[in-house]
Amino acid sequence: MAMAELSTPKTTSPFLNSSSRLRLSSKLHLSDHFRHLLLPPLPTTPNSKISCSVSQNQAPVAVQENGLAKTRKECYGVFCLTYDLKAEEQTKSWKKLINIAVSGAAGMISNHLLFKLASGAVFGPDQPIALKLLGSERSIQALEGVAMELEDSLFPLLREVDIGTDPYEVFQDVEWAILIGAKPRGPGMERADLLDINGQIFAEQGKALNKVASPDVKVLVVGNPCNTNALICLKNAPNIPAKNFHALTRLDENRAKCQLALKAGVFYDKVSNMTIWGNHSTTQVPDFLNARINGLPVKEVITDHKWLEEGFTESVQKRGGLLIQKWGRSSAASTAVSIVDAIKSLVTPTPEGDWFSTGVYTDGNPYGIEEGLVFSMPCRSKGDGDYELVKDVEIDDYLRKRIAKSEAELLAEKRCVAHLTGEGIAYCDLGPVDTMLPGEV
Ligand SMILES: NC(=O)C1=CN([C@@H]2O[C@H](COP(=O)(O)OP(=O)(O)OC[C@H]3O[C@@H](n4cnc5c(N)ncnc54)[C@H](OP(=O)(O)O)[C@@H]3O)[C@@H](O)[C@H]2O)C=CC1
Ligand SMILES: O=C([O-])CC(=O)C(=O)O
Repeated sequence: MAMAELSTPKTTSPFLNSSSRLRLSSKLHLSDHFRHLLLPPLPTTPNSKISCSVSQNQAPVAVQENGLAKTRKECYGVFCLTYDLKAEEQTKSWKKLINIAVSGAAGMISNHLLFKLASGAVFGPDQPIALKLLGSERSIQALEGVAMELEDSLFPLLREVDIGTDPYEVFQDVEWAILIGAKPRGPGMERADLLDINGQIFAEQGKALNKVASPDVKVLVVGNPCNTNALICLKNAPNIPAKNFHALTRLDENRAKCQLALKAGVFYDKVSNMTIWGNHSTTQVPDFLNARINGLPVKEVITDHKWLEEGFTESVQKRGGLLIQKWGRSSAASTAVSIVDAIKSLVTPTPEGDWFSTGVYTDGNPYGIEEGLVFSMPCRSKGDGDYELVKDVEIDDYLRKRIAKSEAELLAEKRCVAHLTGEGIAYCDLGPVDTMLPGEV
């Protein structure tokens, strides 16, 4: 299908029937889904564009410059309009637009996350964003629905929404990539099969990021098993610093803070310095040795040390599973909140003396964790999107033994995906017990 250029808006409101302004390129292979929506192309002339000017009390006014519609390929509905940002800059001091890719964008977690991103809750009230939503043939209709809801939400900071099924197009120039889409483990499916199926997804997306994303893109892998998926992704993206890849363990940190607050009878903002060590699985180690409540070591505030070692630890490790039993599906809203927290921790300076947990590449770590893994550790940030490992956290025998177990599990996962990381022939010897996702218990 040739590029379909649809109507040239001439109205004072941009909020027309979105389908009338849908533009698609043949590269997206979406023609079957959208052909019924397309209208005949308007006459255009070379070197012209559509733009839209906005004043504070007036809806954006579509204007056409020299008669040619924009050439951006996957934009959705109202987001296909180009706004005259210069006019707005007179009244608003907005930062330069950033491009954010989200995969699995039609899924449950994304349904919460996208609206937080668009509201400014993540990158701030002066940061305009473009959302690049990656879906598949199976989800493209749903993705269109998501884009419609984003349109109808009238978020001032949301300047573009593009949807597509090809990561090489969707990831073009993105500065952030939040990779959520992954196949859920079904009944009877071997863990090794899940690693392989999802690994293929993350290998492909790593290659695409490597080729077309901003060279300093920050990548947050959420889709499970997220540590090993992040490892696969970074190994397939050699042009992007390995340090830029994260596996989401912030949900585990938040869960741990909540449990400690509950036991201590304090509000959860009093809990700090919470490390999750290791894998986002039931071998993860929530570190009560170094965490603090009201600035005091947890063990001084909670004297029931048996509970800390057993009850607390297990409740965090198995929280995802318990939630599935109650809710019937895996955590979506709280996961989205934890993604917000994880990104905010990278774009705002870490409070003095505190840290946060994120799954990062282990090369150069001071804790003796085997290199070449993605492992959750304590980090601090200056707020520039980058981070440093916290280097002086105490590890006692209790922690060391448990951290080693999570490390062994990640090494076993790594052996299973060697064919996807360019490290030889895969050999899978995963035990059934030590390789559970939080949601599988
Ligand atoms: N790290 C963490 O803390 C947490 C991680 N998770 C993980 O996040 C991921 C997404 O969760 P959630 O949004 O609730 O899941 P959903 O099932 O709602 O959405 C997942 C999306 O994954 C995509 N997907 C990719 N490949 C496949 C496939 N082969 N089969 C089916 N779907 C596929 C689908 O989108 P499309 O068709 O567009 O590709 C689907 O929309 C899961 O892997 C889950 O385990 C969940 C909670 C916490
Ligand atoms: O296993 C899942 O999909 C859910 C999960 O990660 C969690 O709740 O921590």
